[in-house]
Amino acid sequence: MATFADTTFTAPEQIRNFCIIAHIDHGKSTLADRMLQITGVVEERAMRAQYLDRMDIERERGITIKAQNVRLPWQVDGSDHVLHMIDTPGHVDFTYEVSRALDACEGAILLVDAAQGIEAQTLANLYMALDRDLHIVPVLNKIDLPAADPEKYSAELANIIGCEPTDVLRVSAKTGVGVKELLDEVVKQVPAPVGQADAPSRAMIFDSVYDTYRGVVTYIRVVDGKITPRERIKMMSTGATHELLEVGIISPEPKPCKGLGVGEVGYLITGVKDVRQSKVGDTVTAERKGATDPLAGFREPQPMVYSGLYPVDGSDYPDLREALEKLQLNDAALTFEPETSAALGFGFRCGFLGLLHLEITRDRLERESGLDLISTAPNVVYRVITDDRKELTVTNPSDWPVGKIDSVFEPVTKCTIISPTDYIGTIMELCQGKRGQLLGMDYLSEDRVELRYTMPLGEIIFDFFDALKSRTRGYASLDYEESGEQESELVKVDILLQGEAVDAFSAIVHRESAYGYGTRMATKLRELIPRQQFEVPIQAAIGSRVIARETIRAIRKDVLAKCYGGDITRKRKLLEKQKEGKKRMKMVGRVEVPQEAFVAALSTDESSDKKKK
Ligand SMILES: Nc1nc2c(ncn2[C@@H]2O[C@H](COP(=O)(O)OP(=O)(O)OP(=O)(O)O)[C@@H](O)[C@H]2O)c(=O)[nH]1
Repeated sequence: MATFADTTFTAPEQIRNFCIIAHIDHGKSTLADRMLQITGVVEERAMRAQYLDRMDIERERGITIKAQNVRLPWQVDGSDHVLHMIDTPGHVDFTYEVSRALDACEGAILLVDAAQGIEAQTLANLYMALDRDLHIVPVLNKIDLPAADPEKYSAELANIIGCEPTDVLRVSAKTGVGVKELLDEVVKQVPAPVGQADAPSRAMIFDSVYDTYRGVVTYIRVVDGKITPRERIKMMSTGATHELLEVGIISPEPKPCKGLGVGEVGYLITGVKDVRQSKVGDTVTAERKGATDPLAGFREPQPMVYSGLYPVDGSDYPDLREALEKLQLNDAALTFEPETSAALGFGFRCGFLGLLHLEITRDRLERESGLDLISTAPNVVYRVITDDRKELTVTNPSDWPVGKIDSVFEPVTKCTIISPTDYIGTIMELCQGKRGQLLGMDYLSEDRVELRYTMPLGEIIFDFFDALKSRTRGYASLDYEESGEQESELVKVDILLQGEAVDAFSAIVHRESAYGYGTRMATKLRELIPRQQFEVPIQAAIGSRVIARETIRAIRKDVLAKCYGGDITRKRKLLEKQKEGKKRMKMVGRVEVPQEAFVAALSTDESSDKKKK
């Protein structure tokens, strides 16, 4: 078995850098595992025990090896090659990171489930790879499945890529069938990297992760020159310099090496403690005699979606801050700043790349730090021009200007939806309801169609994906990318309890949806807020104009009424119990609102879309 002990500076002609792109669950990780096994990087015996159980191993080793990049030895016709397999994050929120990972490769294996065919993320990733001139190796996976239809889907794939159906390789990542041949084809088809060995060093960061024991581990691909340990390096976007503690390759554990040359992929450890100092897309060079021009394409991750996060129990606020700070060490895209809400108390306004990013973050905070959280309705970033020509960036409904507004701009996206043809009607209806505009429609095969829409991001982030899934019984897949901004008729709807606005419920919506949002919230709150000793009007308003109203009727609740004639200790107990309950109430003006009402009112579970069904 070939090994890499001390191997450094492999000649570029021997190197092949590739990634595997696929729709979720089409078998990327399983194929990666099989490659580790077939190339002998992981022993047969260790394979079963360790590599299929990635989470455990990650925990054990304390370093994320989730195939961020793995170096595999492979011989074709008697000559040795080094394959770097680079993993790409799968989801649309992390598109920028996917694109940087693709930039580190010359080729991509496009993996498609032979029982399902092309899905939205298959296409999104394929277009991104084609944009970067990567060589595409089309592969059908799961050919062992009884439901596999390789004939149909090779034709579909060939049609999209513009190759012959016979060029589409067939594998089973599960059984290993066809994987050796696939590796041979990677060597034959994917071009070797090119770069200038004598030039000042330039390497691109395509991923960086925080490791509790070692600090930030930065994954790089060297483009020109070489990176060697014990030299100081410079991050070109900030000019910050760092000492290099270790340079290495991953095969499959991190192994220190003497350096990385042109076309090589590996990792750096500098001892920095925060991934924001080692940003994806940045160029690394040597501090002395370094390069002057960075590689193209560095972009700061920009939050697209904002939401307030509040602890259900106000005393957890310091813990929430600590948990957010900890998460930020490993997530350069997460931003947060303290905010106070009259209704929810102290919390943080957080910025996310997208809704999935929000959900993952919230989930991790709750799971890893044991916090109970309320998140306010997510909103996108609006550009508002007031009547006196001032321009504001609004990331929070409470920052919406009070005076007259000249115009409002909101971000829009280009969406791709792939679905069986049976659902075209219902998808179109849904998209139109969300202010979508049809850009085009193509048939992938007789019974499957691709629909392209432009749609405001603000409409997608609520419950669009859930609505799409439930209307198509889970068959449709969605992908979207940002695509500039458009002017829209947007208004802020306030929800008032007894004439007082509850900031947590304010939302920025399209003028046409304002009435729907207002009535929905008012009805929900009437059901959720218990009756008080006085009448409580619930109103929805745009500025001072009320657009919906509900009323909670008054009651006089005498908890002791039932205890007539009972003994005094029982009465005391009841009063104590009532006092406990009150602690969990939030006072909005004179109205007592149970914490659960906020949680329930802010959840989108009962959105209008679902109610319709
Ligand atoms: N029958 C069969 N099942 C497979 C094959 N390859 C993968 N699977 C199964 O498909 C499911 C998804 O596989 P993964 O490798 O986790 O897919 P993935 O694309 O990495 O998914 P994410 O990591 O969630 O994006 C798993 O249950 C695998 O066991 C195959 O060749 N045949």
